[in-house]
Amino acid sequence: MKLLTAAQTRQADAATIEQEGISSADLMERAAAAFTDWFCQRLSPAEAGEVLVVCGPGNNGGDGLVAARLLHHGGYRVQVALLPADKHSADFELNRQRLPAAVPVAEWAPAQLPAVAPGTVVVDALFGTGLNRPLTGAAAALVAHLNTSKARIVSIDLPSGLLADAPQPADSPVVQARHTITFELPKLALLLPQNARYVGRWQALPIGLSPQFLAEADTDTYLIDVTLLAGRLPARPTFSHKGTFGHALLLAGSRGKLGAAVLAARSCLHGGVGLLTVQVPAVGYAVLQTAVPEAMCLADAHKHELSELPDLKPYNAVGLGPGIGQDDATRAVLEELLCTAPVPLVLDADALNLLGANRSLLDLLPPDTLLTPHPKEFERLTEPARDDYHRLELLRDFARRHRCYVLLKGAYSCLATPDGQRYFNTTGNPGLATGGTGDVLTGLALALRADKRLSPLDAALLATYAHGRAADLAAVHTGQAGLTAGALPHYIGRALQELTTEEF
Ligand SMILES: NC(=O)C1=CN([C@@H]2O[C@H](COP(=O)(O)OP(=O)(O)OC[C@H]3O[C@@H](n4cnc5c(N)ncnc54)[C@H](O)[C@@H]3O)[C@@H](O)[C@H]2O)[C@@H](O)CC1
Ligand SMILES: Nc1ncnc2c1ncn2[C@@H]1O[C@H](COP(=O)(O)OP(=O)(O)O)[C@@H](O)[C@H]1O
Ligand SMILES: [K+]
Repeated sequence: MKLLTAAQTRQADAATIEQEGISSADLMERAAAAFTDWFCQRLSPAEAGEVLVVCGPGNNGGDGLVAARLLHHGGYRVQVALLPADKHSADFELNRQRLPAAVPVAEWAPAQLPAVAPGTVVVDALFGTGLNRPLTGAAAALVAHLNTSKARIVSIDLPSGLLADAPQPADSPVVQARHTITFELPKLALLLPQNARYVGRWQALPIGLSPQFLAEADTDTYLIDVTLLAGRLPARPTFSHKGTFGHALLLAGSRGKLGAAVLAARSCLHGGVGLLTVQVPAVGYAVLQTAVPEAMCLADAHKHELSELPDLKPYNAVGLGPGIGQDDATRAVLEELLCTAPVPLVLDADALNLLGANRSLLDLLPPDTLLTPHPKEFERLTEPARDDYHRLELLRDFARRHRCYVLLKGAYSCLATPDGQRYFNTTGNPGLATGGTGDVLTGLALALRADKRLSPLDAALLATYAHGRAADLAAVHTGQAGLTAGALPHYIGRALQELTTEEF
């Protein structure tokens, strides 16, 4: 699925209106009805109590007026507060007239803002994608007033004050919503950690925007979802053998961190690799042979750290990083790997920290290498980011400059590609915020990178999505708090199976 800018969202609205031969008010009715349906499913009139719909002067305010009418007809106790304004959009005016007389309406001037009773449900329809600068004046005062109340706030389309796809001054006023209900596709702002305190939980409701426009829209930013992944993971052929799916080499572990090697190895196997060889420091040999009997094991000459690279000829992909530490001997292994690697690479954890501490090695990165940093590791590779938008710029620049794939991990992990595209992941949950889950991702990415049938992009997209999906499947049984990295590999097979395409 594509992610659209605010400007493209407006074009999508216009294209839908034109192609369907409907009016803009009809589309507004559709959007507000989708919002109202969501609302009614969550809260009955008795549970909602007083519903205060706060409307701005544009079409976001128009959505609010339609929602107020529909909620009133649904038996909710509704009142409407209007932001004082000189000008209103045509669809705002139309829906102001359509509002039943029984719904109380008042202008809320900044000088005398009425108190909002605790527990009131506020529908925030002040501003949406039309916002083009930070809020000031009466709008800013109203937002601050709502935020200091103990109301439960639900925002339509965007928390008012938040720009859809650009940063804004840190202190500019933005509504702090519990829920944000947006239309058709999420906006970039909803995916960024710095906006979480405004957005709350978000959901995108379909409103039937023009499929033709969405298919043709020019974008470099995508969501990794089942639609995007359709057809990318071929089924395992009936007459396949272990050679069909590649032989992976995992270089992992150091004294005290052999668990990382075990987790990544198990995950690689559950990811469907044909053969797996794991090289660990000598101290880990018995551990690996016992914990992961399916893998072949090489004992490094060094007891506690990795210090040597085996012959790489047998392997279709090499993974380096989980639990390796940053010893000089291990840095030398990384350097030799970068200089000689005839095979695809997956680099994670301390392999990334070693790269960050030895920046000249970055010039040796073979094209199409996959790097999987979390934000701190990414900062060590680049520079401290001013904000999440700047970090995304750094990410895109880094992937372009080094011709590699970089997966910036977190909620909504973002994969940047050598040609400047960005893919945000939609799976996963906070249960993943626990030690070792990144090692599981490395193992899975290694398995898919070793599969010669997959392109570097497809391997990275599938690994990212399936890792999060495995966590979602696991959390059904374990709950989020009970999710451990060790449990995750058991769900990878099912996550991949869901994505597998049988050819017809
Ligand atoms: N037919 C359509 O175009 C549809 C639009 N929809 C709704 O319409 C919204 C977009 O509507 P609009 O484009 O009217 O924009 P908004 O309602 O988001 O903003 C309205 C007005 O605010 C003004 N404005 C911008 N920044 C401001 C600031 N900092 N302080 C004060 N005023 C400011 C703008 O000049 C604009 O006229 C979407 O977010 C969505 O909620 C939905 O109803 C779906 C259909
Ligand atoms: N709140 C969250 N929601 C979704 N995914 C998350 C969340 N927190 C962490 N993750 C995922 O969990 C993994 C953590 O990786 P990492 O930080 O390397 O952990 P570790 O080093 O302990 O293995 C990443 O894939 C990341 O995207
Ligand atoms: K809003």
